[in-house]
Amino acid sequence: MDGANLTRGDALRVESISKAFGGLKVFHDVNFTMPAGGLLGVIGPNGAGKTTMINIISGRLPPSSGRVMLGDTRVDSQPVYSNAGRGLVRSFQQTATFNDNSIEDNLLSAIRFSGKDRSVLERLAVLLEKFGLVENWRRDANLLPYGLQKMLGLTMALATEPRMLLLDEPAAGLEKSERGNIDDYIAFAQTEFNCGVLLVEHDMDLIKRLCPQVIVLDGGKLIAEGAPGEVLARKDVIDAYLGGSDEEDDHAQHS
Ligand SMILES: Nc1ncnc2c1ncn2[C@@H]1O[C@H](COP(=O)(O)OP(=O)(O)OP(=O)(O)O)[C@@H](O)[C@H]1O
Repeated sequence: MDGANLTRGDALRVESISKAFGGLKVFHDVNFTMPAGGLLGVIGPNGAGKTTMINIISGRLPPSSGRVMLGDTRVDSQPVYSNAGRGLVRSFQQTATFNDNSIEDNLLSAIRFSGKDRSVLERLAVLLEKFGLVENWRRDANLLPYGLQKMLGLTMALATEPRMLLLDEPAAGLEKSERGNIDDYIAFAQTEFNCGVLLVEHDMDLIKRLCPQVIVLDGGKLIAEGAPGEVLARKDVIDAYLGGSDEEDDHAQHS
C-alpha cells in the first residue's frame, strides 16, 4: 500500500511479534499499541530486546513471526527507506552521522533519503538554533563534540518529517547538563510534527518526566505496562532491573 494512504491518525500496532537469532530467543508473542501522536516509553534491562524491537518496527530486521502495522499498512520487513517515506523513522543509540560531511550536508542527506525537500529546514530552524547546530553549520560532523553529534543525528530523524519516531536511547552518552535537550526535542517533535514517539531509555528520570505510559520488556516478554510511577514500583519490574547491570541497578533504585 502506498504511504500516501496513511493519515496522521494512524496508530502503530505491534502484533504477536517473536524474534530469535538462531537459538537465541529474544522475545515471544509481544503485543502493544502506540497511539498516533502519543509518547510511549520502552524500558528493560540490557539485552531485553529493546533495540531489536526498534529494528523490527523500522524494517531493519524481519521478525521471526508476527507483524507490525502502521494504520492499515504492514511495515515490518519493508525497506527502511520505504518506511521513512511513510513517516516511520528511527534514531540510533550511537551517533549515526556522515562523519566528514557538514551539519548542512548531513541534514540534506536525511531529507533526500525520505524524499522530502529542503524547506523542512525552515520547520527545524528553532531547534537547530537551540542545539547550537546553526553556529557550526559548515563544520564536519566528526569535529563536533559528542553531544552535538548526537543532537545532529536526532535532528536528522526529524528532517524526514516523521509521523512515528523510534528513539533508541537518545540520552545515552549525554552529559547531565545536556539531557534537557531531549525534553525539548521530544516536545518539538510532538508539537511541530504531531509525531508519535517510542522512547527506549535507561534514564528513568527522563522516562518518568516525559512518558505517560511505559512498557517493560524482560525475559522475552512484555512484563508490565502502565504509568511509570506504578510500573517502576512493581516487584517484578524491580527484580528485572536488579538482575541487570550495575547501571540499571542505579536506575531502578532512583525510581
Ligand atoms: N543481529 C544480531 N544477531 C545475533 N544476536 C543479536 C543481534 N542483535 C541483537 N542480538 C542479541 O539479542 C539480544 C537483545 O539485544 P538488544 O540489543 O535488542 O537488547 P537491548 O534491550 O536493546 O539492550 P541494551 O539496553 O543493552 O541496548 C541480546 O542478547 C543481543 O546480543
